[in-house]
Amino acid sequence: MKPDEKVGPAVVEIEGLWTKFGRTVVHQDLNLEIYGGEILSIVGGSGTGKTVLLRQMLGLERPARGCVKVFGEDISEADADQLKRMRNHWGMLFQQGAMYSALTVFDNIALPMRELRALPEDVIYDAVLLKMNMVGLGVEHAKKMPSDLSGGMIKRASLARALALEPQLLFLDEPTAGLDPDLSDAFVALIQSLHRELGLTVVMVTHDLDTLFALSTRIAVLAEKHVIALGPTRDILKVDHPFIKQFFLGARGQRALEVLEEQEHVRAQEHANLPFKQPAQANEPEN
Ligand SMILES: Nc1ncnc2c1ncn2[C@@H]1O[C@H](COP(=O)(O)OP(=O)(O)OP(=O)(O)O)[C@@H](O)[C@H]1O
Repeated sequence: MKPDEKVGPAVVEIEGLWTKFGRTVVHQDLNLEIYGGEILSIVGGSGTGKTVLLRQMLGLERPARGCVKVFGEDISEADADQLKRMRNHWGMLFQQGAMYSALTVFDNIALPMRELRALPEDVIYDAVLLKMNMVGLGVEHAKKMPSDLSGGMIKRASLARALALEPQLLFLDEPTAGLDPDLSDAFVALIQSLHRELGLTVVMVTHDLDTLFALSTRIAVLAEKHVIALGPTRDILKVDHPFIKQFFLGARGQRALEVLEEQEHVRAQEHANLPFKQPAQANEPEN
């Protein structure tokens, strides 16, 4: 989905959020809406509260004030049972992959389905193989332990587990951290195609500009305890704020921007090269 395409209704609504740890205020009157089908990226300096904001959306932190609604339900008011039910509608990919080291790849991916206690093993078996296939992980890896997998494969297996219950909403915390540039590009392409095919809403925290520019429908910038800028990448780049200038317009930012411009140029070329369709009357013989 491109930033100018129509987005769906709000899937996440954060209103007047305050997060406090003792006397430390992390979020102060923070507002953010995330729409169905978009990839919303959260960026900000170290310690600005990006991970804590994800944890608020996952119901792992409680607001000191304000409310966080996911799929229209106030997550800060939800009890343990409601939270459990709501969590079945989203998937989470943690930074380190967070696979259970004592379980095989197969059992790691099967775990969320088994926890439902409603699906027979043969259905789970087929579903696990399907998810492995979706993320490009060969069936020969099913019986391996996480420690036998490379970093890129761990990410793929973790993504398969995050998709196990066919979520509508996917949270990604630094999805390409620790991957070399080729693996990182391949993982970005995988997220792009899954997003397109499954119509997922994605909320992502990342420091990586290539990942950010390649995937984001909109970017939310966290600074001064709230969202200081929100919009498509091009609009964010125009915002006059010290963090934005330093983050996006340094040498790394320039490189990532060049890649973005190259991608836009290729898309424009592809569009220009589409077969030209003659209007019907143009083919009629002239008198
Ligand atoms: N459980 C906690 N108890 C006390 N303080 C916490 C807790 N969790 C987070 N914090 C503090 O909240 C602030 C925001 O943390 P958070 O991890 O969200 O930052 P971040 O923006 O994700 O940073 P980074 O980019 O470095 O990962 C930090 O000052 C952190 O020390």
